[in-house]
Amino acid sequence: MTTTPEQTIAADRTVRLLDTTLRDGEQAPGVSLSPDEKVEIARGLERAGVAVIEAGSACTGAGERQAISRVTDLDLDARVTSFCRGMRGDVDLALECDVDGVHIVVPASDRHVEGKVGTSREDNLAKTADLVEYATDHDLWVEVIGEDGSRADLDYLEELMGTALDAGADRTCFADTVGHTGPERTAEAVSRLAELGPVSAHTHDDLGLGVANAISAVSAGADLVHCTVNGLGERAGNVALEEVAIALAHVYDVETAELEELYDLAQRVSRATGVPLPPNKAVIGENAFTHESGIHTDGTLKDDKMYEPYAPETVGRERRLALGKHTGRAGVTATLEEHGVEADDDEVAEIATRVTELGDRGRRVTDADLLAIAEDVTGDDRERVVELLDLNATSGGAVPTASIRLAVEGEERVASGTGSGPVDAAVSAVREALGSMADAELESYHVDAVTGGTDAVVTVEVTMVRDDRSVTVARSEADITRASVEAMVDALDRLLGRDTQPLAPADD
Ligand SMILES: CC(=O)SCCNC(=O)CCNC(=O)[C@H](O)C(C)(C)COP(=O)(O)OP(=O)(O)OC[C@H]1O[C@@H](n2cnc3c(N)ncnc32)[C@H](O)[C@@H]1OP(=O)(O)O
Repeated sequence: MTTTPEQTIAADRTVRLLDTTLRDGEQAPGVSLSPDEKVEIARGLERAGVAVIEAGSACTGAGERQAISRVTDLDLDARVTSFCRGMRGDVDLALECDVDGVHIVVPASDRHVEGKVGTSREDNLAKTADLVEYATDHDLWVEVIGEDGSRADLDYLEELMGTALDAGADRTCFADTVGHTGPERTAEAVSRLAELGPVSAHTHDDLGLGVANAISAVSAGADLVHCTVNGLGERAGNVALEEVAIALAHVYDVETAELEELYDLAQRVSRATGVPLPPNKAVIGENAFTHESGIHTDGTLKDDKMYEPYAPETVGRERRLALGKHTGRAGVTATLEEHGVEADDDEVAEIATRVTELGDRGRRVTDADLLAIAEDVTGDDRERVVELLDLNATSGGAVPTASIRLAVEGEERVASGTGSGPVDAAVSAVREALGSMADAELESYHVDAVTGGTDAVVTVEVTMVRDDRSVTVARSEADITRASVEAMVDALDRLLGRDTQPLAPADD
């Protein structure tokens, strides 16, 4: 915690999160979640301790209502809600899903009142009061969101939200629907609404101000922050749950979520939505706790707080050292130690120079690259444990099959396998040939097309883990199956190479 005296959010403030990944997050173009995926994400959100889960928009259709009902059936501690437009029919559809509450979204700016919904300010007030009464009469928890609130006349927004509270709404929400405003106007609007009753904040990231506006809203009195996992959402996205949670915890000492659940949640949402985690994003990005440059690596090895604002374990992650153009001797020494390789000071300096040279050529430097360089520099010629001799894979028939020939400690082994595709089939053949020697977890598998056309060279990068030791290998080939198998076999070779116990035979 880094609080300074002028800060406006006291550590004893109660602030909760409303997650709308299943509603606003799903509105991101191309994203559609099945009922099972919504259930899995809702469970993750519950573990992360969010107060409200907006499970969808019941008005969207029967499939969406089924998905929302599956979430309400979970009987979570979190309140489960549905989005509703300003119409009774939408509230009725939400009631069909047995939700705990609704977000009634009513137009707030003149653009939305007149241009979109085609009504007048007066009519909008009357309709809002009627809808809130209708929803509360049905025992629903009600939040009224003034859509496009940041572009609304603030006097009218205040009148509209006051009307909603007078009619019985539990809370109102200031919505920067198009991510148009900044912290000052957010604070002004929220502080006016907070005078009327409990108020939430709904911010978007079109200007990259999503977190700043959410924090500003909290400092002005908001006690519920709308957000989505990984910042998914319309256009540039909603404010990211993980960013709000860590910012409030780290800067203000205000706890809103089980922080150690955040990375797991991010990965689940990424898998379900097919939206990859950007490498450079706070909390969730691959690079968030990875150090490559020599000065940072050296500093981090001396004191792990040197170049990190908080420990990666806080958000369920681990620190990683990477190799590349900017690597220095400290990083090389640490990585070699991890792999049990000894080198003297001169050798380490030479290895570091060659790693930098490899990086200069635009290459990402993997563990396997480092180990090969180290062998060359130290003259430690290692016998390979496993080597790929031959590979045949077919995907034309009903069942993709592959056969493989490996040299294992000098002996030839042949095996075949089937799988969901040629890569999967070839990997099962490798596992078949190696038996328990292949007992290593495939931690990650990435494919990148190096060139753009159908004749592209692909680079496959795998990370495999055995007995707490991990090795990353990259292989580039025109054939994706060959690149995958070579990378995997090389990784296993590296992992097995350091095993001290005798290698087990294939049929063990
Ligand atoms: C800021 C936000 O995130 S808003 C939420 C966006 N979410 C969604 O759009 C949910 C997914 N949407 C849908 O499934 C569909 O759009 C539906 C089922 C809601 C409506 O479908 P349709 O009836 O075909 O209408 P369509 O999508 O073309 O237009 C939206 C209608 O909602 C009306 N509407 C929009 N906002 C509101 C509001 N706050 N209150 C009342 N009516 C509204 C529009 O005026 C328009 O009505 P009109 O056709 O009478 O002009």
